[in-house]
Amino acid sequence: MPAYAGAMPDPVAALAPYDVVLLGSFGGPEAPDEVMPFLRRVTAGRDIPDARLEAVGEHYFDRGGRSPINDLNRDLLVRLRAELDRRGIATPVVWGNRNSAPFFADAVHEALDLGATRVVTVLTSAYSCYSSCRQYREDLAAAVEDVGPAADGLVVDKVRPYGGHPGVGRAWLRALVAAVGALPDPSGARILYVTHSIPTAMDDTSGPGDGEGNLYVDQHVRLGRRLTDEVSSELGLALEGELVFCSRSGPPSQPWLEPDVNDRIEQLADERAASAVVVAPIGFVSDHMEVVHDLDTEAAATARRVGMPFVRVATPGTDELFVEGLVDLLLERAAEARGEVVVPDAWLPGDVRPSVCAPGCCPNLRTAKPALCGSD
Ligand SMILES: CC1=C(CCC(=O)O)c2cc3nc(cc4[nH]c(cc5[nH]c(cc1n2)c(C)c5CCC(=O)O)c(CCC(=O)O)c4C)C(CCC(=O)O)=C3C
Ligand SMILES: [Fe+2]
Repeated sequence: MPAYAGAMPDPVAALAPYDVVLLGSFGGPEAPDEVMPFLRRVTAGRDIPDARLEAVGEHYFDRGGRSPINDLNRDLLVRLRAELDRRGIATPVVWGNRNSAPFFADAVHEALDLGATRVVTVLTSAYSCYSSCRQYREDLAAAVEDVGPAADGLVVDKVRPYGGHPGVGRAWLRALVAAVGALPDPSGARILYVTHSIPTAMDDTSGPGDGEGNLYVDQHVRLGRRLTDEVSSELGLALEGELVFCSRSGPPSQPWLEPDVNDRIEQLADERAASAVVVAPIGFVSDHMEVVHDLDTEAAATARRVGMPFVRVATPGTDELFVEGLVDLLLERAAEARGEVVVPDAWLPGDVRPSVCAPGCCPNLRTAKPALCGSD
């Protein structure tokens, strides 16, 4: 039990000094005419080939131009509210995205209307790297800037990267046990932990910047190892797991993290090295486009083509273990902000990242920009 859990005197004080919670996410289009503006926003100033953008546009158009991500976040908001209420916490929750309405600036307006002076942000992005952390912090800074004088003095903080938190870990474990346990021949299955590929240069610089680097890959590898051990012992098997990547988007000349999930499935089939693949997209917290298209559609088709049995592990989504974990993280962050001694709840020892990002961590390799929630 975390040390702060007993100290919840009244409905507003539990998360004090925070007066509003901000759920921050990536965003996605909700209608065909929003697809291209969304893609242009996401890739502004980046080296993404036109062919890749057209292909990704097709993934959205194939689904009526609507990404699942915003609806998933609407569900998460309802569950988060319910879990806060269950614990007697009345602090309001607002929602904002980096790349689609409601934008971060909309959320800042809403928070100010609610009387916010100090906001605590929890992201749907659980790991450390420029794309998963600093870019959100930069966009928060830009949003507060956009709102202008009304936001003067508003403080915006953030919950630490939480991929190693027991709430997330246990949600994955439960789903993994169910997926592996349902296989006809689980002993020969290979677990493929999947996350979003990023440029190797972005992984090399992920972390606090004092020579650590590769924190993005390391966080996933360590979560995967722990999950493989846990699921093996729970099912009495000696399973093997490894980290693979999806959704590469840069030009072929630019190195991105490999192997790609499809290539690895083909290779395992060629080598007859596995009786099935269990695909666990630990890089994501819900079934958005990367999961439903790149894994459930593409990787599943690759597996069918090479005759490899394929099962995809459920994402945390609105699993109560995950939602409870998010509320625990908010309480932990509030206790830290009050200056209390906090023993962070961690599944992976050594994986507790600071909630106030260090100067220069996970840097923007193009243009340095102002960012909130850090000491730089
Ligand atoms: C690390 C990471 C996460 C996980 C952390 C987090 O969740 O934030 C993530 C999530 C997501 N990425 C998403 C969508 C896209 N990402 C793109 C492009 C890129 N992603 C990158 C990285 C990541 N992305 C990178 C390095 C690029 C290259 C361009 C750039 O350097 O910025 C592009 C452009 C086209 C393409 O190239 O694919 C799209 C459309 C959606 C929404 C899905 C939906 O609609 O349901 C979500 C949740
Ligand atoms: Fe992405």
